[in-house]
Amino acid sequence: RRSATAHGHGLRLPPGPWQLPIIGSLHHMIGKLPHHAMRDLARRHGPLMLLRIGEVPTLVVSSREAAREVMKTHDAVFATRPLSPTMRAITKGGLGIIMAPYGAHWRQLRRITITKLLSARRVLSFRAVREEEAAAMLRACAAAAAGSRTVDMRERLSALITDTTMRAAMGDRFKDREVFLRALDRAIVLASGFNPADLWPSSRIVSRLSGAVRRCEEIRDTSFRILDGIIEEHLERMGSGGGGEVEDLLDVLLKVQQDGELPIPLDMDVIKVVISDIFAGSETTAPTLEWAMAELVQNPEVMERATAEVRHAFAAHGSVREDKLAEAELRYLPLVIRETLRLHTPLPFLIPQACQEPCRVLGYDVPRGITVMVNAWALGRDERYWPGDPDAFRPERFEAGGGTADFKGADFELLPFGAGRRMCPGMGFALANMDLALASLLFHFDWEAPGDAELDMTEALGLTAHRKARLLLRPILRVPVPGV
Ligand code: HEM
Repeated sequence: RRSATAHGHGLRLPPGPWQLPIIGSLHHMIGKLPHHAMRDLARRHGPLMLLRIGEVPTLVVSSREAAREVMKTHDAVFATRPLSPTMRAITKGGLGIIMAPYGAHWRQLRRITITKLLSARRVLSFRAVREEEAAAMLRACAAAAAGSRTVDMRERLSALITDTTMRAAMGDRFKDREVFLRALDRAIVLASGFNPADLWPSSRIVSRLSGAVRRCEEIRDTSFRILDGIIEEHLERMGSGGGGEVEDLLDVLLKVQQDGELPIPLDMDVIKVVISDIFAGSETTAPTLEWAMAELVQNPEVMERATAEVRHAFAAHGSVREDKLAEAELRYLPLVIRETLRLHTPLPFLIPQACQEPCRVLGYDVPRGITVMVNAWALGRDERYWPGDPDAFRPERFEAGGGTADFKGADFELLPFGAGRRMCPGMGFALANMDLALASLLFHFDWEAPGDAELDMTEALGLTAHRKARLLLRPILRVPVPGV
């Protein structure tokens, strides 16, 4: 506590745990996942806590009131992103939307994203893509059911989301697809880890020894090269007047570029980073679905109710169709998804923000330039907001008489998609994928875990709070899968 105020030159800085030279507060996190360690520290030091992660001063936000101050009251002050050296390398200085500094470039991209790339109408235009990919997943599950085999849910759900995203973003007819996906995965691992280059950004020696920035640049160049080829194909196709049945997101961006009506011309490198952002954003969807299936299998009463609802709604159709999904107005399944996002917030600290000018939050001074992390995972499991059983998977808590909190950015105890001006613009895209996938899996199959042991629900360290153990489940066919 003292060290925080002593360096504050008379400012009233937020309290925090004691720090060591060089490593700062890192020793408080040893042996724990960072969001767990921060929750435990916040219980001692309060909802607004100042730490040093390596040499990076960081403010950790852990209460509903503090989150509201940062994401609503002072939204504009905190609307920029800190750029770590690895992120700077991958995004070529924050060229895309996710890591763009707050300003005219981000505002323009945000407008394009909201109105053209991820609008409700655009999401709807990919309905056939989603249905085809869901059908492919169901066929694989039916084959496993016929052979009494288990399904590796991570592999299946990742394939579903990657293939859907790939087709929506730029079609699937290109070579080097696997190289591109591997490059993206490696970039995410490098930039999301606690790597030395990001912990001590001012040290050239550390940067050189770690090599992470160089590797990120190489990865970016590889994915840029592949994207160059894909862009060329798209331009040729557009030039010859041909196109796919559905306009993909790259088509949309290239058209916006060619229209030439933007105040800031859309550079090709910007387009490449935006397309990569769409993939990075989608990395959150498959882990959420995997958690949802694990929680459902662990909680048979919830599984039974969700399954009964879906089977009742689609009995007459023989399969889940997306247009009927909207008409069916399922009530319970969306709560299952909401409860999954509460307990297993895919980005436990959201995406870091940075303070653009000195500001006062809950009576404390927050200095300019500080990195801000909202511990959304801790908010989602806080006894104060989820009384009685915050760790239990109970979608009923959102029904009449229970809480009404939703994840649309107005309830600061439930923030899986963030809030304020940097809130996730991909929510509709993600929910469309999750609703269809989950409803389809429950409609056609019963699911059980092999063996009697409880599922291991441990989380792994990474960009997203994914399961450590792979989820292997046995499907039992209940309603025939069309075409099988
Ligand atoms: C379960 C799925 C998803 C979750 C939980 C999620 C969560 C988030 C969060 C927490 C943020 C930061 C919000 C903030 O700073 O307040 C974010 C930003 C973003 N997300 Fe998502 N996301 C998901 C899916 C997607 C998908 C599918 C896409 C794209 C197709 C996407 C695209 C983006 C973009 C572009 C941003 C940056 C917005 C900006 O900085 O202005 N997300 N997301």
